[in-house]
Amino acid sequence: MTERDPDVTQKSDPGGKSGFVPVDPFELVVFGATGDLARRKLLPSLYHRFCDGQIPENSRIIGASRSELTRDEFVKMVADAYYEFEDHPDFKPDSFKRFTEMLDYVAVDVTNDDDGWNELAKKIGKQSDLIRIFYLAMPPRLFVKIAQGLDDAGLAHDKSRVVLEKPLGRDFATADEINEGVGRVFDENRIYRIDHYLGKETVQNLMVLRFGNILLEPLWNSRAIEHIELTVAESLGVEGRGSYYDGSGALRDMVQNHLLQLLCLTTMEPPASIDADDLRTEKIKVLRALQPVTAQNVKETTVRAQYVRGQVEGESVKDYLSDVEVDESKTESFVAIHTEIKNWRWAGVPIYIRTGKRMASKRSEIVIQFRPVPHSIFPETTNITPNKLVIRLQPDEAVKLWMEIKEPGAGGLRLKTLPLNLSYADNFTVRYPDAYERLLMDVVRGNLSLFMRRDEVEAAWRWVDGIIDAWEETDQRISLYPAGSDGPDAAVFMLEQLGDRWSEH
Ligand SMILES: NC(=O)C1=CN([C@@H]2O[C@H](COP(=O)(O)OP(=O)(O)OC[C@H]3O[C@@H](n4cnc5c(N)ncnc54)[C@H](OP(=O)(O)O)[C@@H]3O)[C@@H](O)[C@H]2O)C=CC1
Ligand SMILES: O=C1O[C@H](COP(=O)(O)O)[C@@H](O)[C@H](O)[C@H]1O
Repeated sequence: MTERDPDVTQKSDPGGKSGFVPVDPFELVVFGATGDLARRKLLPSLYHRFCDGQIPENSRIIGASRSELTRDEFVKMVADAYYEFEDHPDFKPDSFKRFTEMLDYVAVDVTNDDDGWNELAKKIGKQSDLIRIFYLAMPPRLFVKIAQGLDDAGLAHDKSRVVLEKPLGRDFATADEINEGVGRVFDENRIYRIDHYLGKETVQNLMVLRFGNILLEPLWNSRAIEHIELTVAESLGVEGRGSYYDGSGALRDMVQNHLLQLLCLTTMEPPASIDADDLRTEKIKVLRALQPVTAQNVKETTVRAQYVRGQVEGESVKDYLSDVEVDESKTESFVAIHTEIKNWRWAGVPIYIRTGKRMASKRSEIVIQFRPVPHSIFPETTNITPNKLVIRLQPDEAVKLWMEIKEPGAGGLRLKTLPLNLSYADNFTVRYPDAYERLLMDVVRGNLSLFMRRDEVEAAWRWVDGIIDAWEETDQRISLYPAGSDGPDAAVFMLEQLGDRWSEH
């Protein structure tokens, strides 16, 4: 299987240096254009790329959703969304007007064979030389239906691409159905399975940190590393997505995709290149080597929990059940997992993963805890603090290497732990593009490197399905944690049992 898009006319540019090199003109249909994701992320991202001169003005962006909107109403919705979701010091009315000239809208209920599809067919396809992209920002249960609708309407020619939002299904079986169904219309190398974490600056920096420096690789293994911790904590709650979230939970919403992708980039073998195939081949080896969670080990290796009311950043907030508007639920808004990668590099190194909503603050970071030195020669410090590498993904993007240093003074040799700090804010003044800006332009460029291959998504689901099955089989209890905390005591206890603890802010 080749992972190269045969129509790529521009060099892929994963390094980002030519982030502002114009892409070829394209026509993009955003299914779900009135939805939260499109309004909050996709349409503002396209506008930013347009402002930076990356999108040629003969490109077209067509919104498609159920709502009956005129083109003018859609344009107004995009403008309102921009004001609502973006700080806009650089808002330029003239460029916004030129941007909106590319916009159009079609009302289509994708579950009906109604005029919507014909209307859509009329709006696109006149210029067949344009790159054609269908972005499915819709519930995944509709993906196959849309692919089929596009095929029936003669819109999915062999030069078009489709972008699938996450989560791809809710387990291996549904992901497989989607992959099969969409695969009947689009070849694998035209399917862009998005995980917006891969578009984040600091996530891409992970690869640069690991493979652009000689220092780390000799230490990047079980001989030098004691454990690895991945935390994605959110202070926000379910934010109006209660019905989706309660059917999903933190494991499906965050771990199956974002956290496992972070884990792959942190622990994979050096790929031969950053081309899609090379990268994805290394990532899937990690997923396949993950220790399965079973009914026998699930209690010691996982914690699932829900928030109760509390204070987040000084504000009183409601409990999970009120947020999702149900009386009872076993859906987790927090999950912690202890796992291991069973291969030569990592066997024996505990991997701790945790993510949750309504935690004390927004914080995503990867902590590499190194082993202690084998012996202290300093009589005044017998317990030397082991080195620690903290890769802060958001906010306050930074890489900190905690080292031992001599405390100044004439009285003996006292050690102090201080960080070598590579802070983004201290070193760069440029605006960091939103992850979606990068990924949308990669779709146009035909660069699949930062998108997930079918086998990757399926391997991730197999592992996650194991956890869900084990929870059900053992009826594992849901712990509780106050909103605004670092999660439930059970997660602290899980690590204490192993002689470890979660790193602090
Ligand atoms: N929101 C987010 O932050 C994130 C979302 N995602 C994923 O993106 C996708 C969209 O999420 P989100 O924007 O939050 O969802 P919303 O519920 O906010 O929006 C859903 C969109 O789908 C449209 N739609 C639903 N059913 C139909 C139908 N039968 N025919 C045509 N259009 C339909 C709606 O149109 P209308 O309103 O006109 O009826 C609306 O535009 C999901 O897969 C989600 O998991 C992924 C990461 C983050
Ligand atoms: O995909 C999702 O991600 C967001 C968190 O993304 P971030 O870029 O703000 O870290 C999460 O809130 C949402 O529930 C999930 O669907």
